[in-house]
Amino acid sequence: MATKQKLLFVTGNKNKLSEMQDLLGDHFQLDNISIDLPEIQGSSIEVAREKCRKAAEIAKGPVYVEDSGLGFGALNGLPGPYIKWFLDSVGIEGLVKMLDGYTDKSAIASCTVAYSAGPGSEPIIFEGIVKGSIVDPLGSRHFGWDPIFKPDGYEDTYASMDVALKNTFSHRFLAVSKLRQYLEKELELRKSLAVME
Ligand SMILES: O=P(O)(O)OP(=O)(O)OP(=O)(O)OC[C@H]1O[C@@H](n2cnc3c(O)ncnc32)[C@H](O)[C@@H]1O
Ligand SMILES: [Mg+2]
Repeated sequence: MATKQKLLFVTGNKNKLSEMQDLLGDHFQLDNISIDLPEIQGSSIEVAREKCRKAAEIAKGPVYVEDSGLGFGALNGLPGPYIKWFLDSVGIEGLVKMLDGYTDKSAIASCTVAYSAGPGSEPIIFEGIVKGSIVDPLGSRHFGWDPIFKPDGYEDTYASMDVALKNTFSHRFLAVSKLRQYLEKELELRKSLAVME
């Protein structure tokens, strides 16, 4: 059997790691450094890019990170990349209450993956978004805001559906599919260059 390409994912979030394992484990041997990297203030892309630069320096080699967000239509996309701090301070019930005065309950779940070939190598960005709405909590509470995000086209929240189903269309699936495509092309290129040498 061919050995799997190694891929280093830096995250302090075990739920992300578990989903990544399901999304990439077939072709890649996913290694993990568990650090809660410092996060700057900025757009999801800026946050992910900076996390990735830092992660590549720490790992001294190829690495990827991701930053996830949940933005409310009624609040022009906020909290977005700051959702973690809102979740930590007001909880999922508090997030639902934030939209009490609004009829617009729309929300966008985003995953911004950043990959760097190593220290000093500019991170490449891959994004995935899923449109949905904010609803009363439904389902298991083990992963972040999953219980209150109902993706468009589904009757369930992320938390009340099987994770195997979430992984077929989620914001993370969409971003990771682009990373996978990129890495597979890069591998092909390296193989063809090796033949030419
Ligand atoms: O170390 P990192 O990778 O940064 O892990 P983190 O937990 O700090 O993650 P983020 O900075 O990306 O913050 C995103 C927040 O949203 C939560 N989250 C991320 N992906 C999610 C998903 O698919 N479903 C529900 N909640 C999610 C996560 O638990 C955080 O509270
Ligand atoms: Mg974080």
